[in-house]
Amino acid sequence: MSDPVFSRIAIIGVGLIGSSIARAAAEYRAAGEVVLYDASPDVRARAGALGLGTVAPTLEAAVSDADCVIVCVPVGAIGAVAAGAVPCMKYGAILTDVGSVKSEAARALHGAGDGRIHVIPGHPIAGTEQSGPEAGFPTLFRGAWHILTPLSGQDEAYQTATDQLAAFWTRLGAKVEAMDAGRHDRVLAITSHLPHLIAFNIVTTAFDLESVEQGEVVKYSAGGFRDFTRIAASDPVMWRDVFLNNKEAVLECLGRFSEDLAALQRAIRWDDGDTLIREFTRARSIRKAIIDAGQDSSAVNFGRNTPEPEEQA
Ligand SMILES: O=C(O)C(=O)C[C@]1(C(=O)O)C=C[C@@H](O)C=C1
Repeated sequence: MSDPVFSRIAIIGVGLIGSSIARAAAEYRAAGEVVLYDASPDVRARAGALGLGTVAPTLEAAVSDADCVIVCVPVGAIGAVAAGAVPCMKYGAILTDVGSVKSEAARALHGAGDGRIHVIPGHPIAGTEQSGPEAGFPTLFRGAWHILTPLSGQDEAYQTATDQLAAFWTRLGAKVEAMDAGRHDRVLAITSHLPHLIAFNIVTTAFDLESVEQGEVVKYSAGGFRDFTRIAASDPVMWRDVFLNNKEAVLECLGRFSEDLAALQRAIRWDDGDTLIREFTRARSIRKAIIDAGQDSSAVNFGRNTPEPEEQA
């Protein structure tokens, strides 16, 4: 088996993503040592009990010897964590994150940078509705995209650090691609953020409907609605921060979505079956394209049908 990509990584924030990175890094030998820190003493104790790595008592102790510090906290908390971590980090170490919004996360990370370390923001497009250190699993990133949003026009050392970070995520089984942060946020607004907003909304609407009893919603919850409730079970703090930090792109998509929804509403009202058939057929073909591209969730998020990371290299 190949040497670890990093001798030591520090994972700050031990939720679903942080604990999955810890498990995957150990399983696929992407890091020689994994050090973890979480602001919550309870989460630190649980991470220790799960054997995810060495649990540090403070943020400073966690990052001081790390070659790569991975900030796995909600987007709104990245700035404060980075500001605490950077002064204690080694010269030439990498500071990255896993935030679902990249422009604001990058601003927060770069704001804390001091020129001694390499700031390389990132986002694994993988997850489940579960939260907490117990929810993580090592195959989460297999076959999933990992988007890096490195700065352009940097020196050779920065490029080498970016390549090393890409090698780390490739070792965890991810497909790595570099992208401009603004573009990332516009794409994710429609592919991830808006779907979550719709899911949160449809579930609360169902529970507020006067004509249907709450017990009936639960009892007769059909496949379609059940799928929405899964997404709507996602972490409220994480998603509050996503929407408040990707406001412009989400509001733009929401405007388009509302217009298209109004067109469907109109077609139903006026018995315009042709419009319904046309739009539903178009939507169905997009679903087929996603499956053909190997992007359906059972293959992506749970590592099924994807080769072992070592085989990909
Ligand atoms: O599969 C899910 O449950 C997810 O919500 C994962 C999902 C997504 O929208 O696809 C959610 C947020 C992350 O930033 C990346 C991936």
